[in-house]
Amino acid sequence: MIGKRKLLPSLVKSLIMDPKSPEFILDPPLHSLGFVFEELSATRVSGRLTVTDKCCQPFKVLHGGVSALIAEGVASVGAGIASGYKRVAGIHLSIHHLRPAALGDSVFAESFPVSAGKNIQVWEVRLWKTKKTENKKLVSTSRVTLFCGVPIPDHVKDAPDQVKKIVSKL
Ligand SMILES: CC(C)(COP(=O)(O)OP(=O)(O)OC[C@H]1O[C@@H](n2cnc3c(N)ncnc32)[C@H](O)[C@@H]1OP(=O)(O)O)[C@@H](O)C(=O)NCCC(=O)NCCSC(=O)c1cc(O)c2ccccc2c1O
Repeated sequence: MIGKRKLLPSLVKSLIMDPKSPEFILDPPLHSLGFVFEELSATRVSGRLTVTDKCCQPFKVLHGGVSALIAEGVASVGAGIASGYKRVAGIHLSIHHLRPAALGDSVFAESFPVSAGKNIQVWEVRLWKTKKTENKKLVSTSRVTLFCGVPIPDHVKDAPDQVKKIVSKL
């Protein structure tokens, strides 16, 4: 259907992704929304996003699914690092949406492991809205459970090395 619609210039622009950016390599859906990673380690992963139209639900607040996407993404990257660059797979995610983040707000995501076992990790992810004039306010809190050690098929066997390269540079 999209082929029959007239694409607006801003939408076309928003569909262009940079395949060389760390975000594209680590998490293309997050990259497409403008998310930028700040810290990447086995004990902490963080990043930022400006709430734009493409992140919003009809009432112009951050879509709950986008908050969950951020949680899944940052927890997965962190668990991958903490597992020694094994392939991880999220198996459960729970989220509480405590406050709306409005169009134009800046949101900051921070995450840390609650438990980092050999097979199962649990990560806490907090999303804050950060206004220069106000103290930061909690938008959502998530728990993500991940299984570490999923077999890696041949066609993506270089994925862990790509992640390692980005982590060593950041
Ligand atoms: C759900 C809550 C409003 C409940 O708040 P509660 O009464 O429990 O607590 P407080 O009164 O203390 O308020 C907490 C906090 O929220 C602020 N707030 C409350 N109401 C509003 C409001 N109308 N507008 C703006 N802000 C409000 C209040 O000021 C407090 O903040 P402080 O900074 O002052 O402390 C509240 O928990 C809440 O708003 N939670 C966030 C809900 C949310 O954003 N959910 C995710 C988006 S929803 C979604 O994804 C979605 C997707 C779709 O595709 C849709 C499609 C079609 C329709 C709807 C869709 C949709 O909603």
